Amino acid sequence: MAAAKRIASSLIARSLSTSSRSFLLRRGDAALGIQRFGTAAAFEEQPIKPSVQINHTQLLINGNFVDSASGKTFPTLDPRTGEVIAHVAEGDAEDVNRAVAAARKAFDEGPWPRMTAYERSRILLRAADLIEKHNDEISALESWDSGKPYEQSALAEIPLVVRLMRYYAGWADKIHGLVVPADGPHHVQVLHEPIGVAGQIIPWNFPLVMFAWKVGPALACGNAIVIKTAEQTPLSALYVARLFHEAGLPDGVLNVISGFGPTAGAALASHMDVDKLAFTGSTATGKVVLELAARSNLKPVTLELGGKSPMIILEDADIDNAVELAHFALFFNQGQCCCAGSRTFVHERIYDEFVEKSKARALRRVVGDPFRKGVEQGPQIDNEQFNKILRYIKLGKDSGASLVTGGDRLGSKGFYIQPTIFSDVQDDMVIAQDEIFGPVQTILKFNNLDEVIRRANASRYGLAAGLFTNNMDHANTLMRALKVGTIWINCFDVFDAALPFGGFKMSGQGREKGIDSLKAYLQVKSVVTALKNPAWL
Ligand SMILES: NC(=O)c1ccc[n+]([C@@H]2O[C@H](COP(=O)([O-])OP(=O)(O)OC[C@H]3O[C@@H](n4cnc5c(N)ncnc54)[C@H](O)[C@@H]3O)[C@@H](O)[C@H]2O)c1
Repeated sequence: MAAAKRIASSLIARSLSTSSRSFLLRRGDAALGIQRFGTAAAFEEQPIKPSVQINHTQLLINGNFVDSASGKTFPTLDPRTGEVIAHVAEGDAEDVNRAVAAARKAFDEGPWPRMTAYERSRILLRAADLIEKHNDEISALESWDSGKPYEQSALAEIPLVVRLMRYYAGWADKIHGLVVPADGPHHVQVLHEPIGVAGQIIPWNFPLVMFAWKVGPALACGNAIVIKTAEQTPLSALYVARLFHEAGLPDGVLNVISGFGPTAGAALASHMDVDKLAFTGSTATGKVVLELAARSNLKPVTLELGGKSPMIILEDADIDNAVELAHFALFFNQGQCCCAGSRTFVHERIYDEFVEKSKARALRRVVGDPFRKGVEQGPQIDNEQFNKILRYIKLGKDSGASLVTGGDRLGSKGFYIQPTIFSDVQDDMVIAQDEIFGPVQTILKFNNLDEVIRRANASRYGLAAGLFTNNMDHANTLMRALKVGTIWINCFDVFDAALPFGGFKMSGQGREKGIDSLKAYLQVKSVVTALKNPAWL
């Protein structure tokens, strides 16, 4: 367990630590009951039954679990098999109306924005404690619904959620405005007030982490919320939202709608009584919700969208460590990361060795049932993503890139895909431009710093980048030249609660986490009071 803990925290919260991550490679596979992709002769597994009960499948409106107004439900599926886990209430426009009305009332008349900031902080702290206490059940729901390894949920993602809630609990009583000096006889105050009812729409790749990034800062500022979860992963947010109520959150402050984008999501984005919209998802949908917000009441919108992030390996790199880091940067979470290092740029001097070693690492990748100990990669989220990834793999083959390893599905059941690598990838190939959102690494060759800066920036996206080098001068040049919202140097996927995260260009607008996220949930009000006498008598 200690070793598993080490690997999971290094996976997401720390910089590269090859020694901790490679513990999987030192243990006997048979003892762990695991299959490596490169050695799995037949990939057929009886799915392990998760040890959790599904208690919440209804919508959460005004503190109560309720059926959808239409009475409709939709199935949420197990990515390991494609079979139904549970039928979940399907919210649509009418349910969004009910939820927004509850949030409106909670904000306009309820105790939440009026209680002291310290009291709000204590409720968030209690919620964090409860999430921590129920880590096992929440992680089981998260992995069952999304297909991500249970160890990743339990040892990395749910702890990140807890940490983030505590971070924002710490902010609740430190949010304040300013008194500024005025030219005339005026007392000038700048007040920071909660923005009101926040509409939030989240994706399926990190269901609860995305929930936390949105709910934490909004609650710390005293807002009320209607959040729409992704249709692929509705379960964990319902469980956790109940814990917030157990922690003392007043009814109506946090409403959770399960349902589909064009119905429930669009209703939320275009609702006249929603004061702010926060969206995470694809760039294409980001454009849609921005338009809906503009056409309705011009609510301010923050957008966290897609990416095609460069992972740049300079020639001075220790190749073994670079291979491990680049592997992690792409394959983590089945390759379903907005910030995945999905364009691996490698200096030509070390290129061939890097490709060979990357292939060996991909062949050692442990793919299998996410509930099996030691598994690094589970199935993709659903049939649609599975087919989309296989289409991109075919496009890669057809476009003349060299298929180094993988290139097909794994097994005959569920949505497992072989860890796949293409080398000799050119910038104009579709696989080097589009977000594949799957376990497909594309390796490109470069010759010098100016060239790699130009090519790395030649993307419609600008979410993140990784660098691997010991040369400080080169690192300094690159960190300033790359047009991205986050740069990880000799590490990747470090998601500290205090770090603002967001994109340049078509990767989004605004930032989440850190202080920046608070700004998106506050209104700024200037108050000028005439003084009988000049200021500062
Ligand atoms: N930048 C980030 O922080 C970040 C984080 C995670 C994921 N992402 C991005 O999310 C994408 C993957 O997620 P996805 O496939 O769920 O994206 P998606 O855009 O299909 O869906 C995201 C959410 O939007 C909803 N939605 C869909 N159509 C809608 C509409 N017409 N109106 C309102 N809501 C609608 C969906 O139901 C879902 O809840 C990737 O592009 C990934 O890069 C970005």
